[in-house]
Amino acid sequence: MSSLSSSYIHSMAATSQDHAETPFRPKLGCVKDLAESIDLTSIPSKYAYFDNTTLNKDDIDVIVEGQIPTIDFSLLNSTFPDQRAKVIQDLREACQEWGFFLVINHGIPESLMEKMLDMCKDYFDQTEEEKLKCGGEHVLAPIRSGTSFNASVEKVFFWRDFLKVWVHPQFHSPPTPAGFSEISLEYCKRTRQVARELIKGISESLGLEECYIDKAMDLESCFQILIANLYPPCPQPELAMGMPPHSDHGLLTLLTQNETDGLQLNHNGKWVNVHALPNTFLVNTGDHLEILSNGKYKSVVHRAVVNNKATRISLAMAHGPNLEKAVTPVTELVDNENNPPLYHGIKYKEYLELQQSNQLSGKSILNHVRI
Ligand SMILES: O=C(O)CCC(=O)C(=O)O
Ligand SMILES: [Fe+2]
Repeated sequence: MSSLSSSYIHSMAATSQDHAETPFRPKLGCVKDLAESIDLTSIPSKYAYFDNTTLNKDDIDVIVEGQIPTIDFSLLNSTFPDQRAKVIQDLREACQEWGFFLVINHGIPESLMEKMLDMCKDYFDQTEEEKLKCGGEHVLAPIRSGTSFNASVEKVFFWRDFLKVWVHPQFHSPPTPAGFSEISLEYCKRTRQVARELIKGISESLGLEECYIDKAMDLESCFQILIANLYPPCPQPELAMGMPPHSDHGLLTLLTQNETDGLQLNHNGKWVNVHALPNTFLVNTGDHLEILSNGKYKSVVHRAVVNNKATRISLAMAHGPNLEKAVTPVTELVDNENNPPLYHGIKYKEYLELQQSNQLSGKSILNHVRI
C-alpha cells in the first residue's frame, strides 16, 4: 500500500488503462463527493470509527459544556500596566488549566476572515481533478490536498477532506481558485502577527522575557501552515469521526470556522463542545509549547466531530518554531534537582514528519520524545 497517496480511495476499481500504466492506480475520491452521492443513508464500513459492538463502556465519551477562557487581545497592547498584567495572568491560567482559549478583539477585519473561509469553500467546491493539481503526495510537500488524515496507514478513515499549505517562511498557494493566493497571503500575515503577539504574552506568563520564545524559536522564520478542513454532512455522525483526538505539533494554532460547530477539546478527561463566537479565534497550545515549557503548559488534545445537517469548514493556522530548530525545555524552566528536563530535543521538521506520516493518535509523537 506504500504507493498509495494520502488521498482516500473509495474504490480499488481502476480502469484497464490505469492498470497498464501503474498496476496499483486507485480511483481517488474525496468524502465530499461520497457525502453528495445520491441516497447515501449509511456510511461505508471503512468510516466506522465508533463500533457499538466492541465499545468498552469506559470508552463512552462524556460531553460537557464548559466555560472556555477568553483572552482580550487588544489588552496586550494596553498602555495601562494593570490591564496588560491582567491579560498575562489570563493567558497563564488558560494555558495551565485548559491549553485552549478564545481570542477576541484581535484586530483582523471580519471581512478578511470571511473572504478566507469563502476561498476555502471555493477550493473544496472544485472538481477532484482541479484539487489534485496541487499534487503533494509526500507528507512534507508544501501543498497537499487529500482526505482523512493519512489514508496510506489508516485502518479507519475520517469524514474529512483537507488542504494543507506551507505559508511561511516561504509562501505557497494552490493555483486555483482565482484570488486564493492574494487573500491567503494577507490572512497568513495577519494571523502570524497575532500568534507572535500571543506567544510574547505567553513567554511573559512563564516568567521569561517577552521576546524570549520569539528569539529562541526564531519566529521571524517561524513555520506556519494553513490547514483547511471540510466535514460534509454525514448520514451517521454518531459512528464517524472528522478528526480523531490529537494534539497539534507546533506552538499555537489559531482556528476559525464557518457557522457550524464541531470542535471538542479534552478537559480533565471530558470532551467539551466548543462554540465559536463570530469573529473570534479558537486557540490551542501545541506540543512544542509543552516541550519548551517543560510540561508547564501542556498541549491540548482535541478532535472534530461531524453532524448530519450542515457542512463544516474549519481553518487552522498552525505556528511552530523554525523548522530547523531542535527544541528542548528552556533552561530557565528546568532545575536538575526538582524539575529535570522531561523531553529530548528533536528537529522540528523531523517531529512534523513523524506526526504526518503516522496515524494521528492522541499525544503519541510527544510521547516519543519524553525522557
Ligand atoms: O476542525 C477542527 O475543529 C479541528 C481541526 C484540527 O484540529 C486541525 O486541523 O489540527
Ligand atoms: Fe488539531
